Amino acid sequence: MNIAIVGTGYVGLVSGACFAETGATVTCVDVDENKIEALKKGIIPIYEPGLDELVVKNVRAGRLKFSTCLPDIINEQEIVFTAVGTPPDEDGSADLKYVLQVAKTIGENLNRYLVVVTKSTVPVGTSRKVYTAIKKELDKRGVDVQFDVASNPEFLKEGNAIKDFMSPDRVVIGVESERAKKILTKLYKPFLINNFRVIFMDIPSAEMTKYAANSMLATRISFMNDIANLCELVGADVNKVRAGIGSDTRIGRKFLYAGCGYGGSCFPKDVKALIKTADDNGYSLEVLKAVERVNERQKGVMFEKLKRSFNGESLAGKKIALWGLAFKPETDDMRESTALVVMKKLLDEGCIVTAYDPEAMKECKRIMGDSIIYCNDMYEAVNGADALLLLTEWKEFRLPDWEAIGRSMNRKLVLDGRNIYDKEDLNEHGFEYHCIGK
Ligand SMILES: NC(=O)C1=CN([C@@H]2O[C@H](COP(=O)(O)OP(=O)(O)OC[C@H]3O[C@@H](n4cnc5c(N)ncnc54)[C@H](O)[C@@H]3O)[C@@H](O)[C@H]2O)C=CC1
Ligand SMILES: O=C(O)[C@H]1O[C@H](OP(=O)(O)OP(=O)(O)OC[C@H]2O[C@@H](n3ccc(=O)[nH]c3=O)[C@H](O)[C@@H]2O)[C@H](O)[C@@H](O)[C@@H]1O
Repeated sequence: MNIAIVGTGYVGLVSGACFAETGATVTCVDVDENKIEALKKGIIPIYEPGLDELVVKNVRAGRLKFSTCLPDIINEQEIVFTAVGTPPDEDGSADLKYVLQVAKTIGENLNRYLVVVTKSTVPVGTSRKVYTAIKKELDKRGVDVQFDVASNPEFLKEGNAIKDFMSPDRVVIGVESERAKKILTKLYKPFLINNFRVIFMDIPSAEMTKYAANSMLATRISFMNDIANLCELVGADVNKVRAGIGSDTRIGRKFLYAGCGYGGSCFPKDVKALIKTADDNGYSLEVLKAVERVNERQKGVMFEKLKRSFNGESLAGKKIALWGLAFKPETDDMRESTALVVMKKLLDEGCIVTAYDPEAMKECKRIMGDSIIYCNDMYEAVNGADALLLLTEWKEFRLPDWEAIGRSMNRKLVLDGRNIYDKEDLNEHGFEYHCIGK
């Protein structure tokens, strides 16, 4: 089976490598020539565990190829996926210009039947727009070619992307023809032990499912962050509350971790886009609006705690160490990361900021320039520091040498934004310790 994936970002590259694993011949296409040149040389532009090996293996086997020219390869494909970015527009809506650019290119070049699948996260009605854009170009050329559009939103998580893709909880596919359904069933069969995990539906429902899923997950997190803040005020422990409610199978254990706010390229953007879709339709999504507000507030909680630890004293000139910059562990992605908010507040206050992250240092430097001090390891970051703020729960931060840290810090103060440390343990080592929700 020949398939092309247009947009070789996170999703495009992971899907391309995973589809190639099944024996399909996959061409990943991107307009970014540097990225494609690098990929051809085996240089992977993102950090994702297991991705390098998978890409190199499938390139060597001749099943994974890279191109900058969709027109050159389009008529060799059975399926073309669009996995380009859909960044937020100024008003919060999803910007569809890249998706519609790809549709236009398809219409300008298509000469045989094709299934055009949107994998990017797009609002309800986008597949219709894709259909219209392709048809318009075909009509201009006076070409009568059959094609189908379909929606196949992606649910993978960064840091666990290969596993999520290879063994998904479910695959959601919106179709409007039996022909497209048959082709997509064949494509996904190798990933699924039982077919029940492919959920076929109409296209608008598939498009909405993606936003509803991310919004539900974001809602759980903001809900738990709200509860955590209340726990602090009334003397309860959010970790115990989480265990207490998560054991109810109707609630479930996952995505109930309170912390210093959610980030990433998707939750913030998708929550905003769904709110905008609703507003455009004359309906106000009150729950989601609160989810967003709570998250914005939560991103400021670490700074507030720091201020309180210094009894409102000015933080100017204080040296503050940050452990973790990425929006979550196992990624170098800093989009909408809480660290960005914290760094800005600390710099505005006149602090000296030192930082260490196992993978996101380069990305941080690209965004923040030389406004902060980049350290070679976690211990260098805390040297002479007046406080340590843990913002991303990388595994290597879990069991540090507190004795050594205590000796090198100026003040033994730890603020844990992900609740990974034990208060008693830290207190025994002579640290003042604050976390979220207890
Ligand atoms: N990053 C993630 O974990 C997930 C992302 N998604 C969704 O998937 C979509 C893609 O996300 P990412 O992979 O993170 O995007 P990204 O921003 O990392 O990559 C997008 C790529 O598309 C390329 N591109 C733009 N216009 C193009 C065109 N006309 N032709 C060819 N290539 C073009 C860009 O050069 C870029 O390399 C978004 O809609 C996102 O919401 C869905 C699930 C997970
Ligand atoms: O649409 C997308 O792009 C993806 O968005 C999320 O995946 P991702 O953003 O990679 O990361 P998550 O693991 O969901 O974490 C998002 C944020 O929520 C935070 N989080 C997560 C879980 C939790 O219990 N508490 C919490 O604060 C994380 O620290 C992180 O900042 C979804 O989990 C994926 O299913 C979806 O495909």
